[in-house]
Amino acid sequence: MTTAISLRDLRKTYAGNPPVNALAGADLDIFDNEFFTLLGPSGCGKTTLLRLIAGFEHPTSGSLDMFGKSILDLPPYKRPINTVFQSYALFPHLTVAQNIAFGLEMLGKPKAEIKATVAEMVDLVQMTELADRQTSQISGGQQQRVALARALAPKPRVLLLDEPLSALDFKLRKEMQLELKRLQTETGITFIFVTHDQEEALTMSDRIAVMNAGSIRQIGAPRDIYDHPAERFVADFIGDTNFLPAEVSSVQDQTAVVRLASGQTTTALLPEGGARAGQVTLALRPEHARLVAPEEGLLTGAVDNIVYFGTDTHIHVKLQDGTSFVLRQQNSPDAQLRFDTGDTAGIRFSPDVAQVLKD
Ligand SMILES: Nc1ncnc2c1ncn2[C@@H]1O[C@H](COP(=O)(O)OP(=O)(O)OP(=O)(O)O)[C@@H](O)[C@H]1O
Repeated sequence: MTTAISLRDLRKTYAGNPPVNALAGADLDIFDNEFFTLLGPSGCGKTTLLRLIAGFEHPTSGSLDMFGKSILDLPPYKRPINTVFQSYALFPHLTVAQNIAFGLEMLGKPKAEIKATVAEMVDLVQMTELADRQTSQISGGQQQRVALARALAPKPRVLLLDEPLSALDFKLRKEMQLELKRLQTETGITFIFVTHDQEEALTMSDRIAVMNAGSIRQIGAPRDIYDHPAERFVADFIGDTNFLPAEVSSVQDQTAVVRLASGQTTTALLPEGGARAGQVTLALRPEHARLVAPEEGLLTGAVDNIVYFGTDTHIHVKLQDGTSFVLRQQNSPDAQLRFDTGDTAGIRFSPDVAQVLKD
């Protein structure tokens, strides 16, 4: 796999009193033709990292390579990178086609080439019929498509997208998620997408980097990150998680035999590079556990609350140590819930489903 963007110990400190460590030493390789997402809460440094790659900011230290060569000395316009901003920044008095052509004209491309590229781009984003309409007279979703077409028109090697869907309503957002993924696959351009929306990241990305407080906490495919969060922050930020205290009794390869607070034992997966001993915390997704008779449970407790959500039901169980455990059961005509509020129930989960956290 060819590496498109490579960072080593990349840091950005904004001057001030006190100074802000917006990026505290990031190491990352983003592959060519990858849909890569930077995911994290507000203020974690996602935009700073994107601006460093684009060249709008200069790092305090570290290296930043593109296809094996440093780009630190290149101004933004000389980097084969383009950006789609949250505000689409279209010219309202120009037509869809003129907006798409604008950047190509600035680059001094020949007229015939501009015409052909604009035709190709309006077709790519399915806006051919509206090509001659002013962008002040099209919907928000259509403006988003024009902004994308304009950014893709110069055929950058890498496209940066800073929360481009955040202004759209829920339904349109879902539609555009699929559309963005299609555009990335069709053009083969590396997309680096910034979002704080975990569902958006999980549905679109080939890989995700989860960030917190200026550092990259975990990098992996959506399923890896969701099923095997390495630490409490990642487990908590993405999806719902039960955290269970446990004690490691023995370790073999990537799994550990753990004793739960109930005294029962099971096996759990160890985090990458981390053989753990003694007291640990396990993360377990609500849909990975099921209710069983009390004597069959790895844990037992009293059913506290049952909440119906249409597609699934959430069952809250108060464990013997007083903590709350949530299970999620998918609803179907065959799935019968055999427990009522107040019942004592057992909770079971398969071996190697719980994840031992690093912290
Ligand atoms: N020009 C600047 N000067 C000083 N501090 C800054 C500057 N730009 C960003 N910061 C700070 O750096 C940190 C990271 O900001 P950044 O915009 O990269 O976060 P983010 O993850 O993109 O957040 P959001 O999701 O809210 O856009 C924040 O604490 C922010 O206040």
